[in-house]
Amino acid sequence: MRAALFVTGTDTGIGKTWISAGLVRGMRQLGIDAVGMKPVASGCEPAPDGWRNEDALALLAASGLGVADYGAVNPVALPRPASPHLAAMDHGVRIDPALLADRFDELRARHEFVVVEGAGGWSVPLAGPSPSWILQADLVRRLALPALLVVGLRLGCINHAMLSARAIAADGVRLLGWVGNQLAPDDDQRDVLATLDALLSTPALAVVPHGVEPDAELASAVLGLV
Ligand SMILES: Nc1ncnc2c1ncn2[C@@H]1O[C@H](COP(=O)(O)OP(=O)(O)OP(=O)(O)O)[C@@H](O)[C@H]1O
Ligand SMILES: C[C@H](N)[C@H](N)CCCCCC(=O)O
Ligand SMILES: [Mg+2]
Repeated sequence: MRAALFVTGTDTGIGKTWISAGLVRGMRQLGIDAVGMKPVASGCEPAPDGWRNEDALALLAASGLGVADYGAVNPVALPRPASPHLAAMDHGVRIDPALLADRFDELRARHEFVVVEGAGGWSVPLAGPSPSWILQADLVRRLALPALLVVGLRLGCINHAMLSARAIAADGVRLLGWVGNQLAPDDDQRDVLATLDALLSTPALAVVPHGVEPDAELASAVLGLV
């Protein structure tokens, strides 16, 4: 198999890395050579070999790759923890979707499955305003990826999930389904989950409890849809 998907979420800090890294590990447990990719990381620390982002490092570890492959997993690493277009401007660069697409193609050529983690939520800008805006959705379309929506189960997530699902559809991207991610321990969200199930037109692929890593079961469910 040679496939890929884009992991987006209802917001920043709601578990995209938790789910993406778990998916990569789950697929690898199933014998698939899966790797993670964080095309654009804003919020990096300096290291001897360049800027390093903790999401990218988590994906690198889940993928069984070493530091030599850091740049393949995270081609654009920006210091400021901000919207990518602002972090890039601060750093004196403009994010180039063509470069990201080349890096993605290289990774996909070398591995069976690429789990691509987005930055922030769905409608984040990558570049702009001048000479034009480039949104994350433009990159997802260019890479022809289906999306998986991580819903961070906290107050406000019903609205965020509905808006995200609508925006993904309006942007012409196929939404495979969504994953509920329990951000807080001992938080009974059954009625919220039932509401999401009723309102979202795509299937719930899993509900990941707090402290539990997604595993081969979620990986199988996702693989059945791509
Ligand atoms: N199911 C979970 N159980 C325990 N901790 C979790 C779970 N999901 C997420 N977390 C923790 O919540 C925090 C935010 O999660 P994560 O970094 O995956 O969010 P994100 O959506 O990837 O954020 P960003 O927008 O910065 O990429 C992290 O500290 C992570 O370890
Ligand atoms: C810094 C953070 N952890 C993410 N990498 C980027 C989040 C961008 C959010 C932009 C926004 O929607 O306002
Ligand atoms: Mg992340």
